[in-house]
Amino acid sequence: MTSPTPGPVDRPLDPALWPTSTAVGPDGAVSLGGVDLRALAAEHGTPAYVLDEVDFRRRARVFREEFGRAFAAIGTEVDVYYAGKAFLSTAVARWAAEEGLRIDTATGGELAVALRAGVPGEHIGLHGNNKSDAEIRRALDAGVGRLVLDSLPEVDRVAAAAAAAGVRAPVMVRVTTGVHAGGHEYISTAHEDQKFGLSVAGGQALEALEAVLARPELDLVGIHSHIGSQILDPSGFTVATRRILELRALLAERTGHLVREVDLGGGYGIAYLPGEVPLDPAEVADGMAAAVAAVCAELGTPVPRVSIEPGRAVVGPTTVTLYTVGTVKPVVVDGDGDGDQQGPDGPAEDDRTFTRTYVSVDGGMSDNLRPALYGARYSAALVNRAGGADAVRARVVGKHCESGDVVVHDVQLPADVRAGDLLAVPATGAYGRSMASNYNLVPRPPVLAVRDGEVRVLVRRETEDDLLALDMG
Ligand SMILES: Cc1ncc(COP(=O)(O)O)c(C=O)c1O
Ligand SMILES: N[C@@H](CCCC[NH3+])C(=O)O
Repeated sequence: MTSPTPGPVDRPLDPALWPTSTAVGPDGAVSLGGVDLRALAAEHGTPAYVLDEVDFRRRARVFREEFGRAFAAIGTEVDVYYAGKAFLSTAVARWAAEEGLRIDTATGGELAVALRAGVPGEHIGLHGNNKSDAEIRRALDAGVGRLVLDSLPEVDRVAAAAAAAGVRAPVMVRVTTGVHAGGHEYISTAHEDQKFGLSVAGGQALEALEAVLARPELDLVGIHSHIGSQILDPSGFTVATRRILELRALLAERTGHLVREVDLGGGYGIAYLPGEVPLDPAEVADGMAAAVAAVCAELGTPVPRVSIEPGRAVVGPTTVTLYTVGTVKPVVVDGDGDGDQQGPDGPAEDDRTFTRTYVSVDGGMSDNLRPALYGARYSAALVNRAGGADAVRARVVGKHCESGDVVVHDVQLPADVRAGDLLAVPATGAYGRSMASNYNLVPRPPVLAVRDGEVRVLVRRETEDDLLALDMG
């Protein structure tokens, strides 16, 4: 049996992945926001999402300032809507609002949290490909700044709801530009085979825009495009920008109505693994502004007001999930799956047998669904002590009854990792708690904000009583 030489332990902590306040003490223990994670775990238990408030505010500000700067340079203004689907609580909505952001919601639940936070209705947008009548009514009652229409029937439904409420509903029309982005890839297609938006190439987008203009109960605020998520190659934004500005010009030519705003969506990618390079908001802002200016000049149309909807890039890197290690199990892996038979050319010809150390933690796919759902990769580090210098090739797994319940697929951890240690997985702020479940009746972890040495509970830990309270016998 051969054992691949383990690489170095995955420390020091890559600043692209960890919250800005991350610090390693002389004893190797890690603190966030001035809070020693050992003390936090002792007081609040694990698993827990630990969110760096100052980092969240900073990232929100960076989007507002960099996009504001880039679009001011082309003579227009930009509104940044924080996409609450990534993670929303009343405190987070308030922080976003205090940093000058608005809030993008996708359901009645997200809308309720934004309103409870005191965000003014006109600073909230509501999305959804299947909004209920109650959601539409609630959005109108709250005076939201925009409802983003996602289908032709919704034009009539929102118009009827606005008439009933005695208001004029501000609406955008979400269009699909044929650009589908995510990760490094994007493809241009004439026809989008997915549930969101109305096709530009297929003509439904124009049809919906004209239908909106024909309804006096609707105020057409703008055209919306969201091309995907976790985008690391910004070229898709440029293509989408051109297509929606062309659609805007075409609508103006046919109806005389020049739409005043375009929303270029969210999707800004972050780093999950050491060495990954996140999208730089300043660079994307400059690229988008240049594209808007160039296409508008070419089309002879004035530059519109612009909005964007970042979620992941604002909250993702601000948070780590803190776990306690339980069972540690070395497993001999027959890498080539041949039952460890010798090849024809002698021993070890294709022998990749090695030992993988399965490190079980007290959470898993119920607090981070992304590895199981998307094959997403994360990293992890020991945070209660430095650990020995020797490394093992580890896989961090959860406590659920699924072999796909993997938290971190492949990471070098200190060989002396043991039960009772604390492990932290960085970059879990987006789509972690917001997609968490009660699978295996596991209560969902709390979200704890750290700042200036203080811990504040944003979302409390669920209890077994919470779960039992739902069970009506
Ligand atoms: C319409 C819309 N806006 C904004 C977002 C936020 O995306 P991200 O978190 O990737 O920035 C999404 C999700 O992808 C979305 O569907
Ligand atoms: N939930 C996804 C992204 C979906 C974005 C919402 N439109 C993720 O974790 O990456």
